[in-house]
Amino acid sequence: MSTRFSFSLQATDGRARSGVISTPRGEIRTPAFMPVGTAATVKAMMPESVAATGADILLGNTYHLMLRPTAERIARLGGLHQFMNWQKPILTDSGGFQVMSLAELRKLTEEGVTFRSHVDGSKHKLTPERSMEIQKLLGSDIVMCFDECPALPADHTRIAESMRLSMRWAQRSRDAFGDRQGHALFGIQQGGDVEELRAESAEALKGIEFDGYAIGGLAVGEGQEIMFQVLDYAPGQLPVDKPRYLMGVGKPDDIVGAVKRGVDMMDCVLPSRSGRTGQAWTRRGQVNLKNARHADDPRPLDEQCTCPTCRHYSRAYLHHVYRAGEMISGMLLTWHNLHYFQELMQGMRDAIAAGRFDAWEEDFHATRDQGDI
Ligand SMILES: CNc1nc2c(CC[C@H]3O[C@@H](OC)[C@@H]4OC(C)(C)O[C@@H]43)c3nc(N)[nH]c(=O)c3cc2[nH]1
Ligand SMILES: [Zn+2]
Repeated sequence: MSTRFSFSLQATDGRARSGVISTPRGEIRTPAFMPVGTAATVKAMMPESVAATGADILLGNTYHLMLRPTAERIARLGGLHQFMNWQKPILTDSGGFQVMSLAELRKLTEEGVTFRSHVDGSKHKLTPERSMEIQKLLGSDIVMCFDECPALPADHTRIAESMRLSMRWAQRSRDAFGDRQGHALFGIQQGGDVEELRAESAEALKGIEFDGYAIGGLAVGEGQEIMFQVLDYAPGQLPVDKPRYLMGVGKPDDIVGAVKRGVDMMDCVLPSRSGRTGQAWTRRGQVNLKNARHADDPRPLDEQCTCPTCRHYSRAYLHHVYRAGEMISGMLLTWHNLHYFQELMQGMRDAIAAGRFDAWEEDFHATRDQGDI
């Protein structure tokens, strides 16, 4: 087992690339999709089921876990891997994004952010130093810098000031992270949809030096067209030999477009969240199990899918248990959705390695009927 963190690029096809991130807790095949385990659980899934879908790494979160059950309690209990029974790599987000989107009575200063918990109203403070301390207590393998992510649309001045604050916080995160062998610290590029601000952010982060680089500040309401416009230049502004992580993305066609433009890692709540609302994602598009037309349909969600849901259950059953509000509905649809997202990633990894990404992408778009199927 390697004692260090390293990234090896194995193949490129256009701007798309495939590789392997080695960590002391195991390898991460890229391009990678990371299921979201916000409160120390991938909702509706046992950890062994998450592993069975093909996930090499999952996400935890500073904001949620510092409020409940607290990072100190998780540390006393052996750390997040032990606590949630997941022995593979864990990446934790630094909390800034969630404070701005979830907490109440937030106050942002140069020092950090003070806020009241959305759980019980208690007062808290997050700074780069405290975020590093929390992620160390959790024991996460990949730590994210503490940053500020402005909502789009925003004016040039707001985006510039926010990015420069995040770069000062990136330096403080690096200084507080220290020299943790085998653990990685990722910088987060900001700069909204302004190319020269993105370039300034990338130069600042390269000057500090990180084990990987996230593209932050996207998937915040700008829409796919603007996101792809930014992804036409942002990955290339970052070091070619380090992993590039696009935060919070996305729908299957967002993911394919991001991999095509050089992204190596992504996370999104979509497959798990939509699994709990009766929505299934398949190679032929979305299926809404609420729809009464499934009531007598004996076919599986997807005839070609090898997941347990598609192997053993009919659409009629999935429709019934959703309508009846049974817990197994969220379990079966989440499992299928996570399996499908991982199958998408495996398809792209294989296609890039074989130099046929364009053909694979063409088939991906051709197979997808629009709307409900
Ligand atoms: C959905 N769009 C989106 N998410 C973003 C994130 C958070 C990503 C985290 O939020 C959750 O996804 C909503 C995921 O579950 C947990 C575990 C909470 O962590 C993941 C970001 N995080 C930081 N630090 N900086 C950013 O600029 C940023 C931009 C994002 N855009
Ligand atoms: Zn399936």
